[in-house]
Amino acid sequence: MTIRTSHSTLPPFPDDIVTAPLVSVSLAKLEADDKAEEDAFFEASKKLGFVYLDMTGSTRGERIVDGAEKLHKIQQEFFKLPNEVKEKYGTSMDRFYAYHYSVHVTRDPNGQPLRNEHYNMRKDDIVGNCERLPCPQMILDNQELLETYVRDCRAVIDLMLEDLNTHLELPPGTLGNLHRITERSGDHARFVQAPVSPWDDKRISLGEHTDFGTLTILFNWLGGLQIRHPETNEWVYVKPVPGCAVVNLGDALVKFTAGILRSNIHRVVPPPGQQAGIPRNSLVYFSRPEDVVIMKRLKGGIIDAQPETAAETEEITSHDWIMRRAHGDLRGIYTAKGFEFKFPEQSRS
Ligand SMILES: O=C(O)CCC(=O)C(=O)O
Ligand SMILES: [Fe+2]
Repeated sequence: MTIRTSHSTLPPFPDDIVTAPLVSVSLAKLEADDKAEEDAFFEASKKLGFVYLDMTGSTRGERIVDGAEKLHKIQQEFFKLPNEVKEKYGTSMDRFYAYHYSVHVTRDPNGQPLRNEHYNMRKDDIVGNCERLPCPQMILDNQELLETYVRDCRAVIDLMLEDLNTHLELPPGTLGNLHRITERSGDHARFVQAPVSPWDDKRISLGEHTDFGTLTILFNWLGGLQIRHPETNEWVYVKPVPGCAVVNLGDALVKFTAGILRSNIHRVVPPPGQQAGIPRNSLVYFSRPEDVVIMKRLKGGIIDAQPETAAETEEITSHDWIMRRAHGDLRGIYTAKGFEFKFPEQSRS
């Protein structure tokens, strides 16, 4: 069955540009414990750290795609709110789980600078693990949709963690027990909007990053996401595929596995071809280890055969690691060479 999405209402992604070699992994097959599919997911997690997760044929997957379509419309309404309303939920409320923006040199027809914007919504607020931060009424009005979406994304993440756990030959539940939905963590859902903007080398280069959590589930509708190809080192576009999420691994999994798994560098550039000229949204679910988890290599399974590295012996909790990566003194990216400090002046995921 093909899932109906709004991609077809937008100009097509060009068919003459180089795209990233993401394999497609079927959620329905992972749910059915299909060995070949689990193997394909593990191989891609080592080699590229990015896959398409094909949601078709899975009840949960199709509900996620449907939820993403609804949340896409809601985020467009959210970003239309007056700036002063959005700013009420800005960083003066919470440093991270808040509305963030940076301004462009380009201006809208009213002379206002265009904004790159995102809004982080804490999973613990959405599933009721803590007292909720203030948020716009439109978010409260869509609580049921958001909660279903978050719980479904988390269930998919749990399944993928279980498959990685098996392939890493770790004791059953090792990764899952570091990511229980009932416990406080840095997990969050993010609305993102980028205005129409010309190619800007400096801004683009500042945006290069690796995700620093565990697994990310991403929906986008226009091209613009690029990954650095691990073999050629070229930047290549990830084509949005209707009915599929893009799933990528973050630095936490690299740390836990002493480098067996890969967190690939990526960035967002203006949409290509006929898609240029349209503001671009994405909807991201970031998963992260529970706040109290110590960020270091795990013991057991095939991880024990990985060479010891002198670097990064510091013991730091997931909570502090995330805050330092987001705001503090650990800005950087993971590459084949290890952690590289980068972008001191920049605020990103
Ligand atoms: O917008 C996208 O397609 C990717 C966004 C991303 O990489 C992020 O928010 O970490
Ligand atoms: Fe990212």
